[in-house]
Amino acid sequence: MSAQLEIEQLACQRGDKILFTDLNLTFKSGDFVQIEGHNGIGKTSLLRIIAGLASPLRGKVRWNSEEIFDQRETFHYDLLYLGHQSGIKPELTAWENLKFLQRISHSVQGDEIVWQALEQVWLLGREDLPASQLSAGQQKRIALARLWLSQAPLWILDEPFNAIDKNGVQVLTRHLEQHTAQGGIVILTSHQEVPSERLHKVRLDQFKFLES
Ligand SMILES: Nc1ncnc2c1ncn2[C@@H]1O[C@H](COP(=O)(O)OP(=O)(O)OP(=O)(O)O)[C@@H](O)[C@H]1O
Repeated sequence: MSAQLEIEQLACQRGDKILFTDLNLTFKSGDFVQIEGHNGIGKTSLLRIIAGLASPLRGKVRWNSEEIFDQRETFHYDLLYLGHQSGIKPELTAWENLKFLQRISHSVQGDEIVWQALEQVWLLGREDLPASQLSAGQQKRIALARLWLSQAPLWILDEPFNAIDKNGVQVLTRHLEQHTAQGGIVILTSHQEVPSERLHKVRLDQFKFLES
């Protein structure tokens, strides 16, 4: 698997404020990257733009040399985006949530992989409870279990460690390292330290728009 995400001359505006300009970055197979910067600098806005969920003020995002908006279907097939919202349905159990996600992504994988994912995120034994009866951390783990089901090469993760305990952070980090070692790309934000020597950090402050 060899893949590349290119950001060219990207600028972002939220409300009447320009957050960053002239952002040029390239992410390649094997890259494990954290977007850093203080609250409100525009990390979530950047992730949403490169996931194709928001439009930039200027600039382009290319996936394997082609603009993402010109190949929506392919790009969304190759992308797993986990945002601030967990995206899980509170009335469904962990098991039902994951089966539902498998179904809507037209996955050909069977039940076995769902059991394995539940085991990795320590939800075995709790798979039959409605998500609404689980703790915030356990609900987040249902969302994170998608990382064990996904076959997409590009993972864009906004604060994946929120509400996750120290052990969970370790397990998840090892999984992200494994994904990148196998040729995937991980781009994430995190307010807590990511325990990985593989991780490369990009500071968004250096692209901050300075009003003249
Ligand atoms: N819907 C919106 N309309 C106008 N401005 C917005 C909107 N959403 C966010 N903003 C502004 O855009 C800026 C960047 O927000 P963003 O969520 O991208 O920052 P962030 O770096 O991810 O912050 P944090 O570290 O707090 O998660 C903030 O100043 C915020 O107030």
